Amino acid sequence: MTGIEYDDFLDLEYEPSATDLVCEFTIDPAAGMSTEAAASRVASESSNGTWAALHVDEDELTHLGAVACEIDGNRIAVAYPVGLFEEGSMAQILSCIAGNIMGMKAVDSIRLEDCTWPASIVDGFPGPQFGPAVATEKLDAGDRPVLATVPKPKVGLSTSAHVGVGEAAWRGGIDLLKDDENLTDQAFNPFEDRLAESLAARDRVQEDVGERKDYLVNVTAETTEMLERVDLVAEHGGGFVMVDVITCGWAAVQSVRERCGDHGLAIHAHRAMHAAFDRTDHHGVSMRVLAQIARLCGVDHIHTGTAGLGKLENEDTPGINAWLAGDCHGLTPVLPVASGGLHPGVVDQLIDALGTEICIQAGGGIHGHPDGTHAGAKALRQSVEASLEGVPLGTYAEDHEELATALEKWGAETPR
Ligand SMILES: O=C(O)[C@H](O)COP(=O)(O)O
Ligand SMILES: [Mg+2]
Repeated sequence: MTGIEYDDFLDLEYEPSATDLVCEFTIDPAAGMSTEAAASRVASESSNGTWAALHVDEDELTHLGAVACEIDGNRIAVAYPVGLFEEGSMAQILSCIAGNIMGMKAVDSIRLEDCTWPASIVDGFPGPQFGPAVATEKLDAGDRPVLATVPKPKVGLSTSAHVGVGEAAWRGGIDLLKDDENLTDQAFNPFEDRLAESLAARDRVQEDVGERKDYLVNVTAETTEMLERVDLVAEHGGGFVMVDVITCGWAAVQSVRERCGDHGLAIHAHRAMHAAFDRTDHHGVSMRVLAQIARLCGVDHIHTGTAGLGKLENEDTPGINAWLAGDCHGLTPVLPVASGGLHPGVVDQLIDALGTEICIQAGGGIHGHPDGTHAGAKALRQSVEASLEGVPLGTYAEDHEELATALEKWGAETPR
């Protein structure tokens, strides 16, 4: 017989092996509990331990205990042996590293901050098909940021009105029409009608303007239904789907990725509900980790915030984007999407903060232009051109009237 107790899960001398998954947490131990005691409970509950000491037949046991191997103030590192995990199942990984421990009494709060993913786990996941290469493989954006827009109001527009907004935006210089996160298949704008009419409009615009355009249609639904919608996108000749990855769940995202792989469709990941996990700095799961998970599961784009220049709270956008662009055992990078309260007057600051390998998405910042969507789209494209040429927006606006009107309306203000 062998014993399993909390002490078995703490070893500050332990050096993680190359195959371990190492997770960093910020923890706030419960009153009267040392950080060491809380850390060992985190490692125990998230791997193979429980609250009681156990006695198990050694011959019947594979040793899969995690090790709390580093403590630095309230920041701890836990190393998980790869055998703990089922290959290619993000749901199972999260049931370990972000499961019961999120609610255990041994900690008043706990936040999963960062993961170092070993090849032994990454190899079980497909990663993205295209990532930033959508700019040239599916669109004609070249080296500039990819530009997207979401019609507003976010729901309620009829199919023809929604398509009309998209057409005006494409003609004004936007690459991608995007559905909003809560537009799926409602009576006022049914999925299949919207899909067919939008892609027909896309084809007309492409023909007229000589630039490839596409449509991020929101396929989010129950998984079987979602896969049928993915098939419909392929049948109608679309190049992308959009998925609300947090609300529909990672197992569903994995299914969508597989089906999109069959069709060569890129996946635009909207992160609605992420803030339920990442908004506070002491509890939950960081956006950094959510973005890592999204890359492993294989999305091509994901919203990562606006470096403080938009309407939503967000954590370290440049740091997350750098991770999405960096090496991860050969996975294709992900194109980060800056979205939420952006308008032409902040594009120069946005590109300064995040570089050009991004997608810039503006809804209100295009359709709220005093001269309408077409002018708003032109203004956004002009602000990108000015920023890439290193010309101050005000100077560029002297002979670009749409940009001038946008600057008059919004200046360089960040909305709230
Ligand atoms: O889905 C999104 O990204 C938001 O709806 C962005 O809209 P906004 O540009 O109007 O803030
Ligand atoms: Mg939205």
